[in-house]
Amino acid sequence: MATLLGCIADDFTGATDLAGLLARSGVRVSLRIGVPTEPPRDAAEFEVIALKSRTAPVDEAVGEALAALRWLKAAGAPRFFWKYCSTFDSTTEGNIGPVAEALMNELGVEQTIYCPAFPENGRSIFMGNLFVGRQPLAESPMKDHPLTPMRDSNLMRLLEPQVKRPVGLADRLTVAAGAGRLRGELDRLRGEGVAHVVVDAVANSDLEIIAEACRDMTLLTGGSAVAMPLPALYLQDGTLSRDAIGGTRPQLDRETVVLSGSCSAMTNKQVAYYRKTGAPAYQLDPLTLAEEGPEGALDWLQAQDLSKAPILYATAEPDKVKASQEKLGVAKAGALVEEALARCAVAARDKGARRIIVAGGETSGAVTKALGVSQLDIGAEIAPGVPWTYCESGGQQIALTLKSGNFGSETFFTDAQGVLDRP
Ligand SMILES: Nc1ncnc2c1ncn2[C@@H]1O[C@H](COP(=O)(O)OP(=O)(O)OP(=O)(O)O)[C@@H](O)[C@H]1O
Ligand SMILES: O=C(O)[C@@H](O)C(=O)CO
Repeated sequence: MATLLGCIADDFTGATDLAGLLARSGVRVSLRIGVPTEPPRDAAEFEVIALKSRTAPVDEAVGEALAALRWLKAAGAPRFFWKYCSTFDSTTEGNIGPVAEALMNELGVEQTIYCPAFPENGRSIFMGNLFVGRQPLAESPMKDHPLTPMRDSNLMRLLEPQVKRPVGLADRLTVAAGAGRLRGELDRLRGEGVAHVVVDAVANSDLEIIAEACRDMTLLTGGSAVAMPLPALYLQDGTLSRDAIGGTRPQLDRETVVLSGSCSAMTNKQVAYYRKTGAPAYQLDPLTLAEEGPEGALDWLQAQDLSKAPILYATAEPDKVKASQEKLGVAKAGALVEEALARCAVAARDKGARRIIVAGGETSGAVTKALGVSQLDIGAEIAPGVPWTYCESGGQQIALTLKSGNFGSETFFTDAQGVLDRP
């Protein structure tokens, strides 16, 4: 069967987030790391291409997204989804708007929507303003993000400098009035020349209305959650056959390693909780890595019993992160950690680990690259937006989960193992 929905995500954990929510409906979802070099063969009904373009120069991000679009078109996709972060991570230049506008131009589309809401993870939009839990985006911890500090909560104001065509809003009152009313409002705005429409959503029921109203748009954009209702809509009207139901679930050995390079508040809690469970733990420190390299971590890993699911983590509180960044520079500190964790991933796989749990988007990029992973099949969901995936690495089938920094609850690392242990 040809692809029904072709998705492009601006980072790796965001891509697994989207793929996981689409797979909730039971349909097969395939995730490609980067634009495949080969033309599509055996493409799935739902294809997600993971880029690493969130903070890339605008031209590079646009070029990669257009290459992904062409591959997805060749796979037969009639409709497309541009996935960015539920906290709208971007700079004044981009890359959310420029990529959306380039995709619109290439597809000859006059209008698209913007809906990063993800109510299950506390992201909601009201009157065009994005909230993280109870805080406006610009008052949330996202205001201090090292690469994309979000200092405005208003999505129209954030988007306007990024695009050439007019920006508008379909507010919650319209959405709450149902799919017909929302469709009417989008038509009205199109008549006024509004190409980019931010759409409010505070609950999953709003997302269902939005998906129903916009399911026939050639290009949709948003966080993962607004795409979640699409497979059910396609199944209902026969666009998607029931044969598409049924994901992969290979039985793999239980040897596990946990690799954490995220320093988010939630990952700090998750690492602290996991250490308290008695799991063997090794802390990587960028300053030590700069002086001695990753050998200490690799030696420690070699001595571990992987059936005890040891953790190697660089996760640290903000003051500690800042201290090493001041000494080494932000990029160097990050690169040292990413490289060390990537080497640990390969060493763990070679030692027999068949379940690899990774925390952090950049960290996930480094680990998947080192493992030589190019395609992932989506399995069971561990937490909203974090599924297990299955892939091949070094001639072995492995299960891999890539957790966004802020996702999952405190018990995530044990939850992840529990999901695979379930009969
Ligand atoms: N102790 C540390 N000191 C300095 N930098 C660190 C330290 N630990 C990790 N890092 C770096 O911080 C960055 C964390 O980014 P990463 O994207 O992996 O996590 P995140 O931002 O929490 O996740 P997400 O992008 O999914 O929200 C990585 O580049 C990592 O190498
Ligand atoms: O939408 C989100 O919050 C995540 O999928 C993400 O993009 C993490 O980088």
